[in-house]
Amino acid sequence: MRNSSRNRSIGDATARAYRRTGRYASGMTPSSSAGLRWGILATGGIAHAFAADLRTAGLDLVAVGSRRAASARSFADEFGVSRAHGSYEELAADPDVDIVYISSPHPAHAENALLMIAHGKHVLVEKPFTLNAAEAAAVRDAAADKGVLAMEAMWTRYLPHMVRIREIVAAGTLGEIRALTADHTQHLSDDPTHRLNDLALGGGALLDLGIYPVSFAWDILGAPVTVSVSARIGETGADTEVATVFAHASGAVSTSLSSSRAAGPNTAHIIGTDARIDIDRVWYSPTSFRVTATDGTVLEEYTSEVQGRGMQYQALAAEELVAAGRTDSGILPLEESVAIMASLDEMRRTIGVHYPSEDSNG
Ligand SMILES: NC(=O)C1=CN([C@@H]2O[C@H](COP(=O)(O)OP(=O)(O)OC[C@H]3O[C@@H](n4cnc5c(N)ncnc54)[C@H](OP(=O)(O)O)[C@@H]3O)[C@@H](O)[C@H]2O)C=CC1
Ligand SMILES: O=C1OC[C@@H](O)[C@H](O)[C@H]1O
Repeated sequence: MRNSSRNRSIGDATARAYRRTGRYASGMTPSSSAGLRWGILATGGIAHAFAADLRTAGLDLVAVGSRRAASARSFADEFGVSRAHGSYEELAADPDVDIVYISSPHPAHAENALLMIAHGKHVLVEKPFTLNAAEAAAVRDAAADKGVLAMEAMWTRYLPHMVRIREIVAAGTLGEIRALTADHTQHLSDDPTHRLNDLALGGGALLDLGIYPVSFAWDILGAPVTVSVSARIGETGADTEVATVFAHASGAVSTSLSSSRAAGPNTAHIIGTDARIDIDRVWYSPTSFRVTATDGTVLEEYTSEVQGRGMQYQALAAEELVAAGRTDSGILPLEESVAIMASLDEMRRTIGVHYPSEDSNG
């Protein structure tokens, strides 16, 4: 079982606010904020959701960059953003941007993050952090050289219910954790040109969806010591269903399922010798959970009061980290993002999923 000795100091002020109330207050004000000026790179689906959540949290979104000036303009108009840049390079050169949220498709994450880091900007990079471990290490090293914050936008880890779950686990309420299971299964597009299916855009269920339960297992149980994986490969060569089985150093086992073509329960469960936690659907976004003792007694019922989609919590954590002069998240350290990418690389080798852009660096 993961223990409390691991450095969890990020956002520790934020985490203390959670601890006092079991959740953030509706205002979600971080106890220390750097007052960062945010830029958004790319204007796709998730960029819209993130911009809305930045607004919900009252954070300062000042610029957007797109490959096309018209997209940047329209996004800027929609969210009242003052500066619309018609290229990522222009966004990088904007001296009045402190931190950039990278929301391009996975194969572009490393290149886009490196561009921003080279201009001295902090980066919050969408999941998966990069396409593979080599790219993740390059971003980690560049951020360290420049002394800027680089953080994987695995937003789930920053959500109030996950903060509370880590506290319950650390307190030993579950006894010895023996098993964990979670799924991320959705019926999404079968269009071969959609980024989920196109290998040139990093297509595949594992990197897009499976990364959530995989990262969750690492969060609660630490790095796996053995990894097994099976997959169904779709028409384009991208994985559509993936099942993983991990064994962890404590002796616990964990399983995950991901699918981009079939919608499952999207629940998660942590099972210990004294009690279990059942996280309701959709477990990786703001939701409720119960802690139930082995004899059936309900020890805790947690309900979520998050406003918006919940992506603001990772942004609030970034604000706190920068305010504290930190360049790495204690909730998801860069070293762990790199190690998770390495494990995903190994799983992809096993199931035979290779991305064209890896021909030179992979
Ligand atoms: N945290 C979460 O819940 C979610 C995270 N994600 C992650 O966010 C990233 C983006 O996903 P999503 O927003 O769904 O993707 P979209 O396809 O909706 O948007 C991606 C954007 O990236 C830019 N882009 C840069 N290069 C390319 C390219 N070669 N082809 C297409 N678009 C390109 C475009 O913006 P422009 O034209 O403005 O430059 C485009 O709009 C993924 O890595 C994904 O894993 C996605 C969904 C949910
Ligand atoms: O991160 C994600 O979570 C929600 C999914 O719908 C999306 O494809 C994925 O990128």
